[in-house]
Amino acid sequence: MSAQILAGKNFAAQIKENTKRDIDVLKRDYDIIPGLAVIIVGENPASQVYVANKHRACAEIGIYSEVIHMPASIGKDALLDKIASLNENDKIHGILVQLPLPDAMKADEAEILNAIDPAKDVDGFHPVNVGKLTIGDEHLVPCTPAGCMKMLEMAGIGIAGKQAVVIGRSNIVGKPMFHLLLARNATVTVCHSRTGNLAAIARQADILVAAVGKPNFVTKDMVKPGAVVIDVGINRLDGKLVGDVDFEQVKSVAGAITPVPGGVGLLTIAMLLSNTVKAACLIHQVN
Ligand SMILES: Nc1nc(=O)c2c([nH]1)NC[C@@H]1CN(c3ccc(C(=O)N[C@@H](CCC(=O)O)C(=O)O)cc3)C=[N+]21
Repeated sequence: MSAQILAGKNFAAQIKENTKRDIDVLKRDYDIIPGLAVIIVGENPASQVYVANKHRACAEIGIYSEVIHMPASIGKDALLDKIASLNENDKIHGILVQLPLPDAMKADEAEILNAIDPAKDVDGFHPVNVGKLTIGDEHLVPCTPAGCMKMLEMAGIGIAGKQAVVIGRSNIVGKPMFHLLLARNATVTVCHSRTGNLAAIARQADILVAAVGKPNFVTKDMVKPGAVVIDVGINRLDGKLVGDVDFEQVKSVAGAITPVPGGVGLLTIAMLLSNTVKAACLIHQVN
């Protein structure tokens, strides 16, 4: 028996189609064009590819988008000024600062994310939106975890009453994933680098989410037969893109599994588009 492969392409296409329909209504009935600004600092090649993909996805469905490229040598103050002007810009409903920031600016990350107007925070990284998520207000949810939840929902995979295990506790994936699964009545365990007996805990999962950033970390022995395995990892190994799950091994045990590439990564961008439209609706008090 082999696992059902949860291909991101079809799910992402569906989300984009729904989002485009909302955009068309906003334009036709309210004369509003949703706008996204993506700030990229420095020359990280992977970031440049992601940002170009986001820009293209916006154009495809009718979101106005601006890419603001700043040199790595830019000071924190210049970046904060740029964010302040985007906060005031009526054409812009979503603001995203691509991570990781250059090393020289890493210490300022919290201050920079804090400077984004929470109403325009389409990454869901601002402390106000993080706090809202913890109390069940899911207005602007980080795109990757939101994409994982959307995929489970669209695939008809039930969550309530299930054992869910999240491997990884980052602010952008692991922690929001915990809150989202808990809000849908899963029993959620979060594992991390200091967890003892991680394999035994992972093996209890009906839904296993791997977000550790270590290539092929999840092996067959860590997966309960029939489990749903969601691979959030994006790692480069020998020039190839691989996830956190040893796909070839695990697909023979799992009930369903997301591939890398071609899995939840594709939903990340789709959810960014959806968040931008949500932000535009809220800012203009539509719906
Ligand atoms: N402020 C901020 N927000 C982010 O959401 C953000 C970020 N910074 N920094 C980097 C990570 C990573 N990320 C991905 C987006 C799309 C794919 C994606 O489309 N993946 C495809 C193709 C990947 C490829 O071929 O390179 C796939 O998995 O099939 C992956 C990863 C967003 N991130």
